[in-house]
Amino acid sequence: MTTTKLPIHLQDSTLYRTQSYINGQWVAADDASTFTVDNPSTGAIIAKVCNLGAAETERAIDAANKAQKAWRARTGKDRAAILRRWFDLILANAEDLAQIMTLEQGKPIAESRGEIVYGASFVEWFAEQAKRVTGDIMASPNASNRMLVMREPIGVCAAITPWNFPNAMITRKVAPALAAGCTVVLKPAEQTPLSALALAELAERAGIPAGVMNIIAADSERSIAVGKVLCASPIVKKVTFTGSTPVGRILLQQSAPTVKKLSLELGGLAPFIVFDDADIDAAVDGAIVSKYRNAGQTCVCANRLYVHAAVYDQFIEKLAVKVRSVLKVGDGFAQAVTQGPLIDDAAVAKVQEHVKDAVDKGAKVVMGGKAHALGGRFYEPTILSNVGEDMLCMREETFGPVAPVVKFTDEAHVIELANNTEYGLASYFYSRDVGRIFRVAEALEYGMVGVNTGLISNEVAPFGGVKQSGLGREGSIYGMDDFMELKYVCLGGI
Ligand SMILES: O=CCCCC(=O)O
Repeated sequence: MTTTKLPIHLQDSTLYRTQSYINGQWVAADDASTFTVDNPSTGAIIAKVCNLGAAETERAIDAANKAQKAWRARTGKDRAAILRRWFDLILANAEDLAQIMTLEQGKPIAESRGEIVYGASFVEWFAEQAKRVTGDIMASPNASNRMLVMREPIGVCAAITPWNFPNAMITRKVAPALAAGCTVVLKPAEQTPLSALALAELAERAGIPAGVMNIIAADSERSIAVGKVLCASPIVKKVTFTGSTPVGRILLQQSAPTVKKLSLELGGLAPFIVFDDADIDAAVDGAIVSKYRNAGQTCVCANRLYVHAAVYDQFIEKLAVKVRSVLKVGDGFAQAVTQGPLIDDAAVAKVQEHVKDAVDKGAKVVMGGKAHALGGRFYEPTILSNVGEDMLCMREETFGPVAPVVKFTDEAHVIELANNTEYGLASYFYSRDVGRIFRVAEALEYGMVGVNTGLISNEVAPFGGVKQSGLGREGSIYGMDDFMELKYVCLGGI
């Protein structure tokens, strides 16, 4: 361990890891270099983390490859028991994991506690699913043949995870991979490596064997080199990534020469539609959960709010009242804070650019619209009215606490507007008309549709997008499919 005095009090300070984890060993970078991780609330440096690169990544792949044979040979029941121990340890250390998350990511401590439970739910779910891998016997068209289909682990997997959910996006990828019998090399986001390394410490304690789960932490520059090695390696059979659509496209390109399987959870531009027959109070509550969760830094956050003209003024008024009463901006550790800082200065600049562009094009600031008086990376919860389709906030993910509200009058037209994007991750609408509910849910070109709810994620749900929002599904009974191959066996001469 390279830690000295920790910036927070943990019940178990050994969870505060700054070295990477390869083949069951905690390791520094070959050149002994480190990178700094800061607290987005204060800008203070909270850790110097070992900065690994291409050579260390090759060794991690090699370790994962060597561990693969024995891990896949174990029974699903055996793997399930180990994953279950990991789940129990995550919950037993939930408070420390939440503290580490708020420190490096900035989200309010209540949200971090929620994410630890959410992240653990994937480990529990896939521990259960590990025992339920099945195959098929097909009716053969040839009387003397018998046809079997088996499911087998795909092999060594690379997982590249984002900073906005530093725990749950790891467990949603690693748990199904391990359950399926795959081994993993994980590269967490450079902004939030501490949550990943703490999870690895618990995985080691749970008895996950050396080489089965490896973690490479790296700064932004070396992360590019690490990503290239993972994509180029012929040993790595699959890459699973959550992040932006542009980076997803690069990973697809880099993986083409070795024809890898990819799961991509990419960007979104979620429409949130409120029809005139909706329960407006419920829609306001749903909008707050969907829009301001994690300060708007979530791929499934409502990005564009479309509200029917008949309820537009009422909705905006109620939304503003509620936002004022429930959202308190501040340091994630401070009492009653419900909105933390944005992750970095670039995130603040993007939000400012989107708001300025909207205002320049005629949007009206109902509330917020500027940096918070606390300064730093804090931004005021913002509502914009009089918004038009030509504004940046309607075309690109803002990834911040900005709710642009557009007026509409016609169902078919609002569906057309909602679908008029390359993205297709999450969408939401509020209505009490059962005919409309089916019509609109079927018409929306999205992988996920929330009807009369702003929160759709859990371990049972197939999470994923269509169009340029990604490939594959995570969580759910389908979540292990992406980590397995089908093998067809034909028995002749029967
Ligand atoms: O940015 C994407 C994170 C997904 C959060 C969720 O699972 O709801």
